[in-house]
Amino acid sequence: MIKPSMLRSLHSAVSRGSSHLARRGYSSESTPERKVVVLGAAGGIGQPLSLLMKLNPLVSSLSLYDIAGTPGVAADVSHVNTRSEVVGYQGEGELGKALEGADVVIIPAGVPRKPGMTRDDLFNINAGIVKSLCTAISKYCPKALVNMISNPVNSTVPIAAEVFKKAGTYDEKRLFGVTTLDVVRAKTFYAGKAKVPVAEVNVPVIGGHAGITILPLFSQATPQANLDHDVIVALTKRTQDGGTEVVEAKAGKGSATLSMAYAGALFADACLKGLNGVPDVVECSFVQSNVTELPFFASKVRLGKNGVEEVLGLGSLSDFEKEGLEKLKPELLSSIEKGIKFANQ
Ligand SMILES: NC(=O)c1ccc[n+]([C@@H]2O[C@H](COP(=O)([O-])OP(=O)(O)OC[C@H]3O[C@@H](n4cnc5c(N)ncnc54)[C@H](O)[C@@H]3O)[C@@H](O)[C@H]2O)c1
Ligand SMILES: O=C(O)C[C@H](O)C(=O)O
Repeated sequence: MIKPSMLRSLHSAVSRGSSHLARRGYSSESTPERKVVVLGAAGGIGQPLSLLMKLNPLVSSLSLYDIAGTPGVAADVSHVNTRSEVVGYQGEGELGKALEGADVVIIPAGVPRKPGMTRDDLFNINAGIVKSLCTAISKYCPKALVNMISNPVNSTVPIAAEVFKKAGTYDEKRLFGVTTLDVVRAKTFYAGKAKVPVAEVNVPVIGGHAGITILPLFSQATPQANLDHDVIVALTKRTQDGGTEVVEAKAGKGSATLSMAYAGALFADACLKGLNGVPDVVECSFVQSNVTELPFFASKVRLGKNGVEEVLGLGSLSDFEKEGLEKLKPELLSSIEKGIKFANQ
């Protein structure tokens, strides 16, 4: 049963968002108009993500698109008494209208894993979905920031880049693979072992978003804690296998949806803050990069009015992390190349 105290906390979370804006020199009335589109809005991630974006006072227009089910999701979410206007769009015929004028497009469209599958096993279905959605983005909102959630992210981001290049609309500053869930997990797991308040924890996660390509840098974690090497090894493995932990626990009913919706909402909020000129917005993301020899790589990124303002370096790594970095490169490169090849077929 929902208690009045729960509703009061949710309402105060939304109000805290508004007072945070006020501290930054905005009022929700003077905050710029921002249209956010969710592609795959009726799915396991799409629905809670749509709700979280409806709670974000930086959003003025929320466009919810899916191949089916969006009228119901949009009607439901639209009753929440926050700033944004919500419109649902269903089926390919409405995709253009859904995308027009978008500032940020979030893509959680596609199939999730079942136990025993790798993220790469999703390639055959999701690559085509991402390719067609990105073709529409290049036509209807080529300037939007694209937040790619659909797996395998290590390949879907390169696919998106190739589609945009072919359409002549590619801007590397505007394309992001969402790896925030890896950071969210690393923070949670580290706080538990280090016995520090989770809200104060920061842990960069670099590389990509699959298995060993996910490399949390616990040597840079703050607040610092003197954890034994075997604890760091176990924390690293748990972060790398976090998605599988959820897939197995859901036992055939999909992969992370709620924690992913939270992570996706955090990352989209960071993009919106960057667009609005809020200084020093830094998040990890899988972007076009020259911090290593790989063409795409996740690392800390400073967000600004045009998307990526600066791809930050990796900082100093422990020997264990240096080893992890070298090990991940061949797998990450092969996933990137697979995406590029698919897009150019
Ligand atoms: N990046 C990450 O950290 C992360 C985390 C969790 C899940 N994921 C990935 O996100 C994706 C979605 O997961 P989910 O659990 O929400 O799956 P889901 O099956 O519950 O939802 C996917 C939604 O996409 C929709 N869809 C399919 N084709 C579409 C198209 N052409 N256009 C628009 N919508 C379309 C479906 O109708 C469905 O509503 C999966 O690929 C999953 O692996 C990524
Ligand atoms: O693990 C998955 O398949 C989904 C997602 O990439 C995750 O990290 O939870």
